[in-house]
Amino acid sequence: MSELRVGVVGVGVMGADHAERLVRKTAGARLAAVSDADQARAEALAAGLSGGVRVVADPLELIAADDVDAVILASPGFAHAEQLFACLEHGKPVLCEKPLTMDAASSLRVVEAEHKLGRQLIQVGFMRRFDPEYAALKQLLDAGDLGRTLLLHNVHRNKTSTPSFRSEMIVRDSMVHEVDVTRWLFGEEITRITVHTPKPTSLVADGVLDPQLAVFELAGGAMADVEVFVNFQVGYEVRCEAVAERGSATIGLGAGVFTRANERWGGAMPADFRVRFEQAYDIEVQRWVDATLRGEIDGPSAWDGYAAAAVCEAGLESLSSGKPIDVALADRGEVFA
Ligand SMILES: NC(=O)c1ccc[n+]([C@@H]2O[C@H](COP(=O)([O-])OP(=O)(O)OC[C@H]3O[C@@H](n4cnc5c(N)ncnc54)[C@H](O)[C@@H]3O)[C@@H](O)[C@H]2O)c1
Ligand SMILES: O[C@H]1[C@H](O)[C@@H](O)[C@H](O)[C@@H](O)[C@H]1O
Repeated sequence: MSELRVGVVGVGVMGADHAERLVRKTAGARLAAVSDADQARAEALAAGLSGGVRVVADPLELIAADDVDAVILASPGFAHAEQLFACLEHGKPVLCEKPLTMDAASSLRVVEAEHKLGRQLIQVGFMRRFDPEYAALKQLLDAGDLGRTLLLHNVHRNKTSTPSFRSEMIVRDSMVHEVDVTRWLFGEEITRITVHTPKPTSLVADGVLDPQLAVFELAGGAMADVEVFVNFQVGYEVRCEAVAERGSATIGLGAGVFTRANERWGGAMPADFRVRFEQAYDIEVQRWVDATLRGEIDGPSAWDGYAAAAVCEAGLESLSSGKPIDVALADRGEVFA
């Protein structure tokens, strides 16, 4: 196979971005078909893209189609489980946007179904692993010159969120990125999570607990904290500082020019994740296409999606009880036995 024919399911904000990426920037791939619960949206997107993109009304029909070799799932999280099982059933490699599924039990069923199949078909859209700044931070920490990493401080701010973005989504849809980068940077599982809810901003609906402050405890004893604030008003900001025995390293201080003058410093801020992580999404999709053409996966696996779901599920329990909650993770050795 020299060209990967990709179908995109869900063409809202993220799916439309990926569809355009496939058409304009990705080598070795062709956007073959799109599908969305809102068919008019899929048709409008296809009409604006060159190359005869087919619109398929039923997402499950797109996944089964003979002219689709691989799938990008950018439907909402609640639709992922059924669509992932369909991808496994039809043997289609899939890049599934986070979250893998809505809870740990259904994510584990996905991991088990893929394992039963005997080959890895699922990659999860934890794109920060492909961001050059995060990759450089990982390389620096792994090199060991700073000694052992002890702490990670994370800040994750969105300019605004939609009115439907409830407290639970701040954990499951936003904080899940810090869950993944923390597991990845340390190379360890998160064993306990506490989600604190400070005074909420008055700029969202009553009852929405925004911002949130979480503490993750890792298997080896290190800790990470994260502030997630999805209605920050100012712009999109993702920062991460790793504190090690002999130094610290910070990423996300701002793309582009930072000025320091007259006792002030500053620069521009991106409006949202598509701008801040454009390079990461480009690299993620290109590496997914290249690996899929080789019959491999080259990124966060279904297990990574499941582990993140298990932490977020404990996080939701902590969000409602205010107490630290131990993460119940299946025994990896037993699952893959
Ligand atoms: N990696 C990232 O940084 C990032 C950024 C944004 C969104 N996401 C993820 O991408 C996914 C989509 O998010 P979004 O912001 O684009 O949402 P969105 O609401 O803008 O788009 C979702 C689209 O899916 C369609 N849809 C709804 N149910 C469907 C179904 N059953 N089958 C097919 N399509 C269906 C909707 O009509 C809509 O067009 C989510 O999983 C989200 O968490 C990831
Ligand atoms: O779905 C989006 C996406 O995952 C972004 O990367 C994150 O910053 C947002 O908080 C979330 O709502």
